[in-house]
Amino acid sequence: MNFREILDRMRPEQYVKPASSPRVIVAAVIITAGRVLACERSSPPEAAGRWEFPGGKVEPGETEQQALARECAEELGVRVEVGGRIGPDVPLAHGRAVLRVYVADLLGGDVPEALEHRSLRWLTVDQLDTVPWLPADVPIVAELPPLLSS
Ligand SMILES: Nc1nc2c([nH]c(=O)n2[C@H]2C[C@H](O)[C@@H](COP(=O)(O)OP(=O)(O)OP(=O)(O)O)O2)c(=O)[nH]1
Repeated sequence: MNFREILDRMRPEQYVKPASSPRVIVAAVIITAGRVLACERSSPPEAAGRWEFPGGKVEPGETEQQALARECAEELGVRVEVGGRIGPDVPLAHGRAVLRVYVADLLGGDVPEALEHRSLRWLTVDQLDTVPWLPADVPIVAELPPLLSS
């Protein structure tokens, strides 16, 4: 049997390499007293000075909620309870990653500190447009006004 005949006998799933699923980046919308926590990136250079929500990559073996709690501890030194999703899945890096955002509540009166960011700000609904968000965050920010006004 030649190579062509072998290929002809195989089902597509046996020879078409499946597209790897996108890497999930989780991030947290933390709201306190009508203000949302925004974080200024310090790196890499092309993202420094842009603003985002705290979070990062989900590591193998972690749930998205566990990853978000870990990232909030590492980046802000706080404990959080992760709640529901907000906004759409936003494609990143030409579809190789996806940004997925959750609402999170601070636990035990913990106060966020900029352990990895250049600075933090608590923004009111009227201040949402006063910082340069990372592009992927724009559709998430668009969902915030009802949450900040209520
Ligand atoms: N954390 C976070 N990352 C975002 C947001 N919006 C957005 O485009 N990103 C991008 C920036 C980065 O390319 C990527 C997250 O990478 P990261 O460097 O923060 O993740 P990480 O903490 O797991 O990093 P590392 O351990 O690999 O250094 O997602 C956002 O709101 N929060």
